Amino acid sequence: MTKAIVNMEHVHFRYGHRKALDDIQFQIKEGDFIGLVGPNGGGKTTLIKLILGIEKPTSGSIEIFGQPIEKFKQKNVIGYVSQKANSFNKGFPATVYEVVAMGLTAKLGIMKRLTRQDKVKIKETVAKVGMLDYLYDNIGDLSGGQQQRIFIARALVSDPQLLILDEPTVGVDAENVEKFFDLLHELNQQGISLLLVTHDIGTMTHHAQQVVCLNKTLHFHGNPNTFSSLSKEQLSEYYGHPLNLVTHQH
Ligand SMILES: Nc1ncnc2c1ncn2[C@@H]1O[C@H](COP(=O)(O)OP(=O)(O)OP(=O)(O)O)[C@@H](O)[C@H]1O
Repeated sequence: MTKAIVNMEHVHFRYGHRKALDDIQFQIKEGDFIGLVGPNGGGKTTLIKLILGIEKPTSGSIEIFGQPIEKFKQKNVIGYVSQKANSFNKGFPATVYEVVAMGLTAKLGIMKRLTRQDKVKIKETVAKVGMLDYLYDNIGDLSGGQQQRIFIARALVSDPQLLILDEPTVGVDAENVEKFFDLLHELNQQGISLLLVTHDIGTMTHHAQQVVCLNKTLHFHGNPNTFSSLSKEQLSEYYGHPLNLVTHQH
């Protein structure tokens, strides 16, 4: 049986009096490629914060690889690329190599020196995302799409089994969005599970294996084709407002 990387049971979460997540039952299994959609304020970022252990559920339980999240210490198992990653300050004085190295120092501790093996690993990971020609370029000089690849490399360098990406294609042009999804498919083929938050339902239903629709409660978790064929009324009910779904032709 495929192992669950993340298992949420009856998870509730509140910010003060504001209910953000209501009775979530959710699993991410090895090899999954899940697209997470839902309206603004629907709780997507909150769900990610819970999986990363940044917030604790108000009630309910979360297990990572079968262990309660509070006891799970292997932080490198889950890699995260945030929404803000591709709006990097142009003047930030770090090379691609240094930014990716940060992914290892976060795991090893800032005082630990990188070994020769670590240095090889950094280069291999930059090559994996197709950016080896830019290894010693300043991160601020790269395009938004290129920076996004470097932040993925930073998350990948410590060998995560699950990669969470929050709105990774915002500001990336259509051609590069396709290349970006090619990269995600390659990573998924190599056994990395993916949880991708996006507002672009059309692109996501084309690429992900499963769709999860969250608006406080989990309204849908299933096949992208089934999600695409939901009626406008049904989708609007999930979103809590009228929704015009633009599907992409491929
Ligand atoms: N730090 C916070 N303090 C109080 N309320 C918060 C906080 N963060 C989020 N919320 C509220 O929790 C709810 C869920 O927010 P969340 O950011 O998880 O939604 P989201 O689905 O990621 O939204 P978006 O698609 O706009 O990024 C919203 O009502 C939001 O206003």
